[in-house]
Amino acid sequence: MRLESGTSVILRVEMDKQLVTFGELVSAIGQQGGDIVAIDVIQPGRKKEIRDLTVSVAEPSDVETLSLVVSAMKGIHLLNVSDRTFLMHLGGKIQVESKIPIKNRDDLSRVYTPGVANVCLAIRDDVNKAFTLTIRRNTVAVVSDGTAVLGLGDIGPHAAMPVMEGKAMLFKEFAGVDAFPICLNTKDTEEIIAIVKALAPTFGGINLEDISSPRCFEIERRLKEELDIPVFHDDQHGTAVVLLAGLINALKIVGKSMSGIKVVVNGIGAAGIACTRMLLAAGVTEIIGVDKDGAINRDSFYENKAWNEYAAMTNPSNEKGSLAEVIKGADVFIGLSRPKLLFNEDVKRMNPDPIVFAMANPDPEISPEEAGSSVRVYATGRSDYSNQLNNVLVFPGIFRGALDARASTISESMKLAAAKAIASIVTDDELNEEYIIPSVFNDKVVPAVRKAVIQEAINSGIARKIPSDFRNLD
Ligand SMILES: NC(=O)c1ccc[n+]([C@@H]2O[C@H](COP(=O)([O-])OP(=O)(O)OC[C@H]3O[C@@H](n4cnc5c(N)ncnc54)[C@H](O)[C@@H]3O)[C@@H](O)[C@H]2O)c1
Ligand SMILES: O=C(O)C[C@H](O)C(=O)O
Ligand SMILES: [Mg+2]
Repeated sequence: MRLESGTSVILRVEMDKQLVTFGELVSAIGQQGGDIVAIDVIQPGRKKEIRDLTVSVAEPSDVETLSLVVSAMKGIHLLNVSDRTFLMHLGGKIQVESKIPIKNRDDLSRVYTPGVANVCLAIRDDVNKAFTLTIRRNTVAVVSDGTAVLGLGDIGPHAAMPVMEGKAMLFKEFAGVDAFPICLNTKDTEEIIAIVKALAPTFGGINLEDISSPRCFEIERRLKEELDIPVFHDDQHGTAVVLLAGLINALKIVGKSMSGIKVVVNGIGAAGIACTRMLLAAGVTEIIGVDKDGAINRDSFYENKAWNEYAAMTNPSNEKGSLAEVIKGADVFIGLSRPKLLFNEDVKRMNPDPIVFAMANPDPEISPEEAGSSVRVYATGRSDYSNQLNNVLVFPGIFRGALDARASTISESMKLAAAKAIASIVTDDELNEEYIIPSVFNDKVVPAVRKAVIQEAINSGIARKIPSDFRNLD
């Protein structure tokens, strides 16, 4: 199931050709489990030569052993070891570029003063023109406070930036949406609401990201109420959409129906609660939520208000106990918590043909090795295993559609339509245990999600503009 190795480093080595051959170096690296994927000659020479070797290894800890072995070789001087992932982050991953060159005074007087003033006045007189005459038409803010970054928890706004820059890249690469990362140095709900509201004139949409629960619910609810542009908490709704898409297809494989399954959701935070709501809307009736203290039930009182509401809408037989206890007889496990919380013996207590969606990032609740052959359909949020259930399949297309239709919000029916659109990309002929969800690189995904979202926005009167490809369609 694993598609590629976990870590890739570049070793810069100086070789004394009289003392060592390149073949000896390659074989020493191979013996340590390193896979050379690229070679660059940096400084050629008859006696000494400097080369960069890009090497993949299974685990980050293998890098140290590999470096020790290589530097101990006679005739080899290990000059530097650089992690390719860190190299990609040098200076950040995105930049702002002008669409028009400024080559002369005439250009200058149009893009800036005095010409720009007339454009400003046109927008002052009709604020809707901001959507045609500024970046607002195509720009989304990716806003985080760094409190629930992937499954890493509260790592703060500075440390959250690489993820938010990454999300901005995904918006651009997959859907042509210009997205800007904004990491806020506050955890205060009211302050976050006020800041995002004040930022709104610049943006056509707000993507909230990695804001921990339960604050994320109030922040999103208020912003949705108070802004007339789409506000979408990706970890809630992007995740719920991709999860439903994956489950629609996984259930076809095992021949079970939404109304007949028992689902255990582990991690009742932003993603866990939104996924549960989506599953209830899709017809699942038996859902048991588990968090740190076990199954969420109606005999307990929770300080987290969201959990009392959760208890009221789930767990029909009011089961109590740990994950290991309530997993018994479950058909589906959905992990939206932390790494390594589910074990092979738990999976063995599930009903036949268990479906396990271990979606914690970067490391899932159960690894494919641990799940082994006990699981019928296995999926994670990662890109290096098959069946990647990640909200990247959702937010680019959802915002592409919402921006193109100038939607005022993203509704439940738009999300449901998006889930069905993603699921339908995998045809019945293609569907199998290792392929329940299209790849992020499948170029049908964004157009299909966009189309479904626009159609739903038009049908429900949320669209404030009919995109040209939707005009005159009967
Ligand atoms: N694959 C995807 O597309 C995707 C999308 C969103 C979130 N996620 C992952 O889901 C996880 C949760 O994200 P979130 O945004 O909901 O964060 P969150 O902080 O809102 O929720 C996390 C929840 O997990 C609970 N938890 C912690 N330890 C636990 C344990 N031992 N047992 C049970 N529950 C435990 C927390 O109490 C909290 O309620 C993260 O790992 C994140 O990477 C994946
Ligand atoms: O960022 C991701 O890869 C998915 C999700 O938004 C998460 O927080 O884990
Ligand atoms: Mg996230």
